[in-house]
Amino acid sequence: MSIVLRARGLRKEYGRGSGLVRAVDGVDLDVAAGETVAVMGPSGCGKSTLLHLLGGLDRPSAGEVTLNGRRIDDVGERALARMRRTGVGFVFQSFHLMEELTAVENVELSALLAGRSPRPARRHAEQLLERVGLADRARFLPAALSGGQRQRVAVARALGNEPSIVLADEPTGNLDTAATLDVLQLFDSLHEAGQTLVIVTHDARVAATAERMISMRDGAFVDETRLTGGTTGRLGALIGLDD
Ligand SMILES: Nc1ncnc2c1ncn2[C@@H]1O[C@H](COP(=O)(O)OP(=O)(O)OP(=O)(O)O)[C@@H](O)[C@H]1O
Repeated sequence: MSIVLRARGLRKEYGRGSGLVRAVDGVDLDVAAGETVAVMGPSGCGKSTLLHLLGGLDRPSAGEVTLNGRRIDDVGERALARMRRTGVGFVFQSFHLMEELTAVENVELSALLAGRSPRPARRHAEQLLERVGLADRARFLPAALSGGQRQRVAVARALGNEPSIVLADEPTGNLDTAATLDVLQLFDSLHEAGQTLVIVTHDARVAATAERMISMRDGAFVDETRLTGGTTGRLGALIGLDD
């Protein structure tokens, strides 16, 4: 079993003295190639901080993060940025699309930044938009798209650099039920295609669509469940979920 992402003794502290916050407090994690892992916990338990550490968007106070066998916590800024651009795809709650770029340009940018030349980058971006069901919206600006469509563009963008791992931070947090199901189905299809995926969410129903669900409290992992029965069946159980 090859491990794509590994964390050991991961900690992140903010502030000091009586204001000290241990946002992430000693996390160990192995994510195997092709696995979908959900980390679930209440607001403020440290999920976003953890995801930022795992993707090299932030530096830990202590501990190690390894992506494809290479440490990312102790490399210089430029090397870290390169690893992010080429190895990690991010999906955020609030989409973070470039508003002045069209859907296809948003996706293309990620491929360009990873080193593809312009023509292949555009072709790849168009294929990805087709994969997320938005080929007919390729030339739309984000403002002309629904929340669910924007998040699907964001997923396509996350795949633009053909990342080793996709890290999703509360990806359905701004979506209604129908769009939530769309995005979860999309993640399921990525999983079927072998994509490694980590999703953090406060929503137990969303977490329950993963193969492995880890519960987080006060910066630490407190429980882990391996879920069986196939994601499609679990997604089916979500149909009819209330907002
Ligand atoms: N830059 C910061 N400076 C100080 N404290 C911070 C900072 N970022 C996060 N924290 C604190 O760290 C803790 C964990 O925050 P984090 O955003 O990771 O939680 P979360 O589980 O993602 O919450 P939510 O679901 O509400 O987004 C919180 O107590 C938060 O206030």
